Amino acid sequence: MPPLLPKIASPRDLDGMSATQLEQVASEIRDTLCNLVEARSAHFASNLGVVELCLALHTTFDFLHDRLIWDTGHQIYPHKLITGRYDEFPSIRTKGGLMGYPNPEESDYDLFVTGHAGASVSTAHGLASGDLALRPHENRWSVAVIGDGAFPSGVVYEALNNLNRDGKRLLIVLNDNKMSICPRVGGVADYFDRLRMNPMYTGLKEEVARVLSKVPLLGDPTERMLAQIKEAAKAGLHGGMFFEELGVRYIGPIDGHNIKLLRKYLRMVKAGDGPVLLHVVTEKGHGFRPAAEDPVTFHAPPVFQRDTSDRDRVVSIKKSDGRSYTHVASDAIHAAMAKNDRVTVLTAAMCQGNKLERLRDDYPDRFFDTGICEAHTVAFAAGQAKVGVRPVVDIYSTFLQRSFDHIFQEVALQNLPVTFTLDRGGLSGPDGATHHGVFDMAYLRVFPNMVVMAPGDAGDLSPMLDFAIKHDSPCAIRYPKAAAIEIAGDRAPVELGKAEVLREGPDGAIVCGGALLVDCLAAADKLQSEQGIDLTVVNARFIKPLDTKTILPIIDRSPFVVTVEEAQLAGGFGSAVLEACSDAGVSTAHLRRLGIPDVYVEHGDREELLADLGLDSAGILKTCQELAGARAANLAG
Ligand SMILES: Cc1ncc(C[n+]2csc(CCOP(=O)(O)OP(=O)(O)O)c2C)c(N)n1
Ligand SMILES: CC(=O)[C@@H](O)[C@H](O)COP(=O)(O)O
Ligand SMILES: [Mg+2]
Repeated sequence: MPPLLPKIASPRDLDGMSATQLEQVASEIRDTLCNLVEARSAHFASNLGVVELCLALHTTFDFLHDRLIWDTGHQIYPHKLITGRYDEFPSIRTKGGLMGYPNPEESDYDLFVTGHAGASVSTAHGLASGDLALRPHENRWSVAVIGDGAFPSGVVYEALNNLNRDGKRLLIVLNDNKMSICPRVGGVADYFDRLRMNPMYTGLKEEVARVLSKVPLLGDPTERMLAQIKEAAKAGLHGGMFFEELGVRYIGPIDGHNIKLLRKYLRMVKAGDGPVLLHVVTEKGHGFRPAAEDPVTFHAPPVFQRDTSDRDRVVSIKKSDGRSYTHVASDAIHAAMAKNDRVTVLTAAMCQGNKLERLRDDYPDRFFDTGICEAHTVAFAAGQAKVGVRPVVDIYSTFLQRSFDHIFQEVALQNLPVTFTLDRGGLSGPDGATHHGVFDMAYLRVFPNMVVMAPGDAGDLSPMLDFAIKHDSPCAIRYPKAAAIEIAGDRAPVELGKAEVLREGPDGAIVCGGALLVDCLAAADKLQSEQGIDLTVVNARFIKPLDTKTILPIIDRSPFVVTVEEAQLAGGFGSAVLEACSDAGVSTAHLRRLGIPDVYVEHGDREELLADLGLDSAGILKTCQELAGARAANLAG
């Protein structure tokens, strides 16, 4: 059979394909996904699981007219492959290449840049509401595809609460594969399990399908059938009463790998009125045995090789051997839990990413996976802290943004001793703009009572955690997605608001807020060995409270100063230094801030991105050389 997928320039090329041809396209999509992950790490099992759903949606709706939102967006690869991006697909997640998430700049089929879970029902509802207001006769449908892992997000319930207004052309497809990144948890997960027990999906499934297959799809009979389904649901034959009570018609669960069945139900929905929730059951990793058997590893696996004689078998998987900041943080939290039985650890569905499996297994009573519910997690931690527990909230910097108001009200305003460990504080790499954790310094240091730390190297992390757990106010520690490098030599103890001066020189100063310290030291070494320019280098450690006693005199006496941070310049560490100088009347005309400018940084390797921004050792060196040169020119002039 000649391949079909390379020729699909748009979903309209799927129209008129036979069931066998669509199955062939599905198989070619899976093969393309496997080929990709043999070259580089990328989201995998979630994409394998939605192939049939993607084909069924695109052959039922026209998403240049109708609207489609893939919640989170990590499962968008099949959609990209059939919406004109097949040729560019191998570039996905590389700098300058396709984004690993929806991107309206790439295609009119992508509506929002997303990467955070849970907002799809709200945005789809907004699209439906806007279309209803502006172009009511065009009858456009808005479709949100949302996973069972994302579904517990609080914002989903805020959306459900509002669907009774303007939800007439809204379809929510619940993609239930029993998995978040790890197995999904919580009462909603249990509810979905109960829904799976209903006759439509178990014993009576075939019978129901047989009866439904006899009902014509268009015209009045469809209406009658929908009415029957609704009545049946109310009678308890079908589940979904929770949704029904909110005015959302619940249909399902149905087999999400059966294209024919999916299309039948989608056509049926399209012929009626919304809001509708179609519960689709899929298998994460479907179609590639190793991924289906171990969807946690294969969520975004390291590069692997398939057996050439058995393509459904992995022969080697390249697991990284080095230690990262994440490992160091996980070990430090483990040690804190071992020492103090009041310490708990909280994750919002990122047990695997945060390397918390050992903590979960060793301290099951003090390990809390809340699901993708960051806002709840923080307020919950506040409750624990109020009664004497010492919670460690271990959340990626970017996802903690969801909790901003709870950090303010429930934690900082009450001055409760909650520790925040913010992983991926800095550029997250191939995930790109949605995942770069670059706003945290700005959004945390504004709160009175809050202590904000950024380890200069991996050796700082564990003492910072010890400090935070003993400290009677909220503390945050943010660290990057990077190898755990330790600076050699004697180190000063971590003390509240104390910076560490690592080298002293009269010719200029670098003041670093965070883990780019190693690059600052490398730049300073090179400047001294090659040009005899001798710099002071400061490891600020505390973004707040800033060690003004140490830092301001250095700024005052140095011929030039560079502040360095892997964070947004607006409101970040360098801004904090400028504020302190201004308050103390210290001149800053000779100070340059290095960090992330007022842009959203794209995806790529962290090292590449840092180099582009002048934040690697070569870039820091260059800035220092410029400032030293300018200073020399001024003196000469
Ligand atoms: C707000 C937020 N928190 C955490 C994540 C990390 N994350 C990405 S995908 C995922 C699991 C999503 O599960 P589900 O929606 O069921 O999709 P599946 O991978 O099972 O298809 C998690 C926790 C995120 N993207 N956004
Ligand atoms: C889709 C999503 O949000 C996660 O899968 C994320 O990509 C994980 O990032 P890390 O690979 O840095 O753990
Ligand atoms: Mg899932």
